[in-house]
Amino acid sequence: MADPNLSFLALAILLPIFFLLFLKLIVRPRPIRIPIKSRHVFITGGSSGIGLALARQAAAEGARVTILARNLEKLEEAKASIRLSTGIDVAIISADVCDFEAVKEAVATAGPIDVLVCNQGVFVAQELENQEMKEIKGMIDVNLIGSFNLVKAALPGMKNRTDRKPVSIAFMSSQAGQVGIYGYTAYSASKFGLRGLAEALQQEVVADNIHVSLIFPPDTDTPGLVEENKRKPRLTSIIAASSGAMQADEVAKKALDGIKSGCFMVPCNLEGFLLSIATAGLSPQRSYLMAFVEVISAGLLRIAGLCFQWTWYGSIEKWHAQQK
Ligand SMILES: NC(=O)C1=CN([C@@H]2O[C@H](COP(=O)(O)OP(=O)(O)OC[C@H]3O[C@@H](n4cnc5c(N)ncnc54)[C@H](OP(=O)(O)O)[C@@H]3O)[C@@H](O)[C@H]2O)C=CC1
Ligand SMILES: CCCCCCCCCCCCCCCC(=O)[C@@H](N)CO
Repeated sequence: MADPNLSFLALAILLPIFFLLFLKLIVRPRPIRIPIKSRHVFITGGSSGIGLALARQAAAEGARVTILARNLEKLEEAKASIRLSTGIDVAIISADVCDFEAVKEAVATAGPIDVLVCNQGVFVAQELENQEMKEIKGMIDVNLIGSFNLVKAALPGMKNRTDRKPVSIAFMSSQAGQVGIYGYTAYSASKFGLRGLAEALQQEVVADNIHVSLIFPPDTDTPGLVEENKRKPRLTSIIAASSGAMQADEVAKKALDGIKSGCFMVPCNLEGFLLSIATAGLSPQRSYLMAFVEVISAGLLRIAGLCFQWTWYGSIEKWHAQQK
């Protein structure tokens, strides 16, 4: 008779291996690499913050870069600063993503796109009760509808490209697009919307060798954040501080690496990594190793999530008690 200890050991080793093999067999879509060297990377909101950092890094890696934003002066400044640090010229286009005709024209001018990064975004943190409908609609319009406009305008050209190489459509979400945060009703709704768009779109374009990425940064040091901080509810800052703050360059690096490796969900820091596993849901997963981690840690991370909610609701209670 076999030693029961040995059989147990064999089982403990074999089971995970079989499970990994099973996952390797079934994860879809299949893993992919998306080269950016000598390819056209089109970045909206590329005149400031994360978009500008992305444009600089993509240019430094040998991509042909176009940046789009509304303000022409800021675009010129961005172009000059990229030239100064890399010696490379990027193309600039002034357009409002909310204007579909203008977006179509911009895409036509820019030429066939290999990597579309919908990074433009506006954010004003405020309790829903105190926020004007104009501001709410503004966030949904720029962050969500603007991204629809971009995809609708760029997709025909991306599908009809002559080389069949893999191409990418990426959306700049936020950790506030993975979990609702006090003060971000409109902003979170706009960013959660991007997730629905991205998940459905990936199924629609996979046959065209088009790959979708969703990027989830925490608070990032950008001109936009400086502006946001001027009138942010105290509780928004307290809860958002659960995830560390990052530099635009660090976020851009994570984003670009995520896009190049075709990741669907792209976290940017450790908290973001945990958050992505905790909110994996039915999102596509190309990596069998990540799928393994997701399955194994699901229960534990739910407990961690509940603990975060416990501290957040604790802060909210405390804050209300102090207001009295
Ligand atoms: N900074 C942060 O803490 C975080 C940011 N994010 C997301 O990252 C993205 C970039 O943020 P960040 O770098 O901080 O933003 P910034 O405010 O620094 O820059 C925003 C960029 O978007 C452009 N933009 C804004 N509205 C429009 C529009 N209607 N049409 C075209 N372009 C537009 C701006 O140019 P112009 O005004 O000239 O049009 C600018 O280039 C956003 O989607 C944001 O939600 C996610 C998590 C954290
Ligand atoms: C189970 C494990 C959980 C891990 C920790 C979760 C921490 C969540 C913190 C969310 C922070 C949201 C910041 C949004 C930043 C942003 O988008 C604004 N600056 C506007 O641009």
